[in-house]
Amino acid sequence: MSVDAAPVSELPDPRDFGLPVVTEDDLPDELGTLVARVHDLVDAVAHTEAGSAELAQASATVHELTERLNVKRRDIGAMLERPRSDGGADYETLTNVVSGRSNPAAPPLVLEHTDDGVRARVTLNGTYQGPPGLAHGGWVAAMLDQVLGSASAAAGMVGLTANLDVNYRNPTPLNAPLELTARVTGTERRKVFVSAEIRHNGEVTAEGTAVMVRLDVPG
Ligand SMILES: CCCCCCCCCCCCCC(=O)SCCNC(=O)CCNC(=O)[C@H](O)C(C)(C)COP(=O)(O)OP(=O)(O)OC[C@H]1O[C@@H](n2cnc3c(N)ncnc32)[C@H](O)[C@@H]1OP(=O)(O)O
Repeated sequence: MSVDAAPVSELPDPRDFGLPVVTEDDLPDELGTLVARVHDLVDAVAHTEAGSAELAQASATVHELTERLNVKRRDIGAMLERPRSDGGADYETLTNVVSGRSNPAAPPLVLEHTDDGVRARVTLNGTYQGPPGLAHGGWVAAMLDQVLGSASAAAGMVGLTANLDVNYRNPTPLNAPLELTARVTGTERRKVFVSAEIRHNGEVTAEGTAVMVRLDVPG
């Protein structure tokens, strides 16, 4: 495989794609608390055995909250800019469904850069259930897709997934710590080849490879 799409040192600036950018200072601590509480709320709703009076009251309360929060909505596509230790900036989609800081639907996935790519730690609650007691395969694929994309971005090559292959080696458990790792394995013109795994207790539950196609900055 030829290597003629060398990593660039700077990620493209989302503003060049017309995307709104926010910084961590723009995000009140209370948003993080609300996101965590709504994340727990979804799990509670999915599993509650409360009676009809309690459910009716909860519905009214949630509806009222939804109306209040909808009064001031952020534009779709907002990117969160985070300073890097080398003076550059990292960007992540604020409402990304797998890892977005402001998205209560996202599992609490904590992602960090490693020497050869990225690592993420996450525990999926019962909201992510597919087969009884196990993680849904679509979410397993979604988490792999995310760390594959993040590994490409961490190497300075932001792209879209053109192809994703997933092998489910063992069931991925709920309510148990999972580790995801991903790295770039090669490049060819705009194509970035990446591979990733999910492990529980050191055992691989799923592995994936992807072809990301690097985005060209408009103009
Ligand atoms: C801005 C800062 C943002 C920071 C965010 C960071 C975090 C990001 C984390 C994100 C994580 C979440 C990730 C997500 O959720 S990404 C969301 C899911 N993915 C998409 O929606 C992508 C939809 N597809 C497309 O838009 C286009 O098809 C793309 C852009 C992919 C290519 O269309 P484009 O017109 O641009 O390119 P091209 O056709 O000239 O092809 C170029 C090269 O690619 C090769 N090729 C094409 N297709 C395939 C294929 N299926 N298998 C293998 N190879 C393929 C092709 O042969 C050629 O190779 P070569 O001829 O050079 O050999």
